[in-house]
Amino acid sequence: MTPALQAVHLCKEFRGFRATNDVTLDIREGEIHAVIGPNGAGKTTLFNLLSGFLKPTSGEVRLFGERVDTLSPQHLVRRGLSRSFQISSVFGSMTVRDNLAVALQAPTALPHRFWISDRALQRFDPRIDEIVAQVGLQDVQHRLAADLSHGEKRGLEIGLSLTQEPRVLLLDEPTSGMGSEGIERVIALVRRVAAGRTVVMVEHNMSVVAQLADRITVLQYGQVIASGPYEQVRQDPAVIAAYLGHEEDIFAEDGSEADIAPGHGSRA
Ligand SMILES: Nc1ncnc2c1ncn2[C@@H]1O[C@H](COP(=O)(O)OP(=O)(O)OP(=O)(O)O)[C@@H](O)[C@H]1O
Repeated sequence: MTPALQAVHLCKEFRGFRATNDVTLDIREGEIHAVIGPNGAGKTTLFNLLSGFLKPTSGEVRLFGERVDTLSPQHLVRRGLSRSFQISSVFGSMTVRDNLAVALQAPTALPHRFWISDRALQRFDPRIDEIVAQVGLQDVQHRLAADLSHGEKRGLEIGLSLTQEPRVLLLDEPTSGMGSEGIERVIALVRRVAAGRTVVMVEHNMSVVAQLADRITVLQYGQVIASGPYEQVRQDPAVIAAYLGHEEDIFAEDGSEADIAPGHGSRA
């Protein structure tokens, strides 16, 4: 089967420095795929390349078999790939529902105005109901976004991405900055939104990765050093060496000390 998303010999240089170095990677349709690696390994750069925010120095990105690395992020959204950012794109002074309504009306013929009539926006109500349920925000759907908890806000950000009906959803550190309650909430949320679509996520919390990811790709110095299911990757000598000094914590059996962000030291 054609992979949902592919990197093919992907390279990105910044003034001669290869942040992404010959990355070849297949994301299978319908899977949750985690990209992990020590700080500075090139995860964000790879995400920027996959989502059209950076153009590769060489190599290709393919979405459902078609080359897309020449397309803008907006064009990629239209092809079915969306990215949810850590940085909030939420309007704090609007309710959860109104945030979703604005996002839903954006690609339609309705004029881009904040004084759109309630009647015009009502047509989005059924879809808003669905998204609110998917991201678990029923109880706070009439609350101002500014008053949401950290975890609820993350839910709304992912909900905003869902308004674009992505077939492939890229999540950038979905649990960052969260306590255990928020993390549990996001794990459940990612499971729900992954139903019927492909999810790729950068995630530092290994316990989250273990619970969610069907497969994992490990980056170091811009290169793929391992790829496969969690149990296989956690025993890979190259991966253990990449996280040297941290391995017991990173791949803790009970996930108790699994939140890691080790530095990678200097390049050999
Ligand atoms: N615009 C840029 N110009 C120059 N160097 C860059 C640029 N963006 C990233 N880099 C370098 O590329 C390398 C990979 O960075 P990147 O942010 O992709 O890593 P990362 O794995 O996401 O790190 P972290 O876990 O700390 O977020 C780093 O050495 C970084 O300094």
